[in-house]
Amino acid sequence: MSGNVFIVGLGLIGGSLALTIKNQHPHAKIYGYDVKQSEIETASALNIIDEKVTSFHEGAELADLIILSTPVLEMEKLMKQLSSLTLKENVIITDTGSTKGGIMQLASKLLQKEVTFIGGHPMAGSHKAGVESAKVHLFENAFYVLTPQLSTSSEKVEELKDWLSGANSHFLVLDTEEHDYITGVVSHFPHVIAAGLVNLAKKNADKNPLISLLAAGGFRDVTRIASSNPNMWKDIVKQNRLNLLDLIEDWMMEMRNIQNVLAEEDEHAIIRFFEEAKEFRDSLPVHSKGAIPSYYDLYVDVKDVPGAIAGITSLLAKQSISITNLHILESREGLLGVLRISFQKDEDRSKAQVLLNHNNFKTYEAA
Ligand SMILES: NC(=O)c1ccc[n+]([C@@H]2O[C@H](COP(=O)([O-])OP(=O)(O)OC[C@H]3O[C@@H](n4cnc5c(N)ncnc54)[C@H](O)[C@@H]3O)[C@@H](O)[C@H]2O)c1
Ligand SMILES: O=C(O)C(=O)C[C@]1(C(=O)O)C=C[C@@H](O)C=C1
Repeated sequence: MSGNVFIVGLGLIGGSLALTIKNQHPHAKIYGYDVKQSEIETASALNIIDEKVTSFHEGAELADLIILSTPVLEMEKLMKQLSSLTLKENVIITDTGSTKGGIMQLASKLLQKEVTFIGGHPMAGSHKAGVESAKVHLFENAFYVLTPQLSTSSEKVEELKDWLSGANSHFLVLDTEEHDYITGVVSHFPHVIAAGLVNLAKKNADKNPLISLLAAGGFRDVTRIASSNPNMWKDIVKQNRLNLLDLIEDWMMEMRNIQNVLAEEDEHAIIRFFEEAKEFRDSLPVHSKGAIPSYYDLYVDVKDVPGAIAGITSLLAKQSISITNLHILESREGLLGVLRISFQKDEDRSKAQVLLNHNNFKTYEAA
């Protein structure tokens, strides 16, 4: 397909969609805008967008396809602005927001009848933010939910699917409320629990620093998503607040139940609690990709001594193992620090792990 695609919000998701669209439709022209000039410059330097625009208005008025990919409450402000602009007659507007209720309500109230708005939600992502983390394969094999309005023609839905076909996702049309309920259960509430678990560990770690040191595989597996962008999640939980309040009630009942059986030392009930969870978890369909993070992180314990990090990077460089990012997660005097090294490929991470273990570094993988 050819035409002008305007991406608003050049972060992880907007950047990844820009890459998939360009890959599939090389004749399309990708315009990009972000409130942060640095993200526009990075997107342009990485050839993720073809053209920068200086305002939301400028990009919106020349676009055949507009993709809103900012945090969800920002999108609602943008929708209000869209209603006062002169848009192209056949433009399709979509979004990538993790919640659909608010934006679909605005779409039906604000937009003129000629303008097509189809809600969208690619159900894959990462705890990483920003355009430099964008990946062309991020959405591969993942579900991509669409929430068209009742008045939207099936031709327009097909046209949007064509634009997004390079994502190689499975499209699923859902009703808005159903979408917000389901994602509340399987995505939004788990993020609340992950953050709660980490906050609980932090309170205990203030009393005993060994807690951070010993936080092992299980803790890291269930809390990776607690490293997600707080601003984005503030918007999501505010938007899906009613579903989340119900889920918190259910969760408290679940915890009350395990509290009672533990207090009573009821072995059968304790086994049942774990068995039920294991059975359902083991029965979940396995996604070959998409649900798996497209980033390969390795965590390495490092001593708080000068040159420790340089020692690690030069070991990797000598073996020509490329890294994409380095982040010091914790460094306290007298204690081990944790270095997170990100790799483009799982294979590189595995090679690095073998090499570092061989050189007496303690390493662990994230989920
Ligand atoms: N991260 C995920 O795993 C994931 C997955 C699917 C959907 N989503 C949804 O996609 C959207 C984008 O998420 P992301 O992970 O790419 O976030 P991100 O933080 O990586 O990127 C968001 C970008 O939007 C920009 N922005 C904020 N307000 C703006 C405005 N008013 N105008 C223009 N730009 C603005 C920010 O500067 C930032 O660069 C969110 O609505 C999120 O709920 C996220
Ligand atoms: O993999 C992650 O880090 C994610 O949190 C991705 C995730 C999810 O909860 O699965 C997060 C929010 C999106 O709306 C869709 C996907």
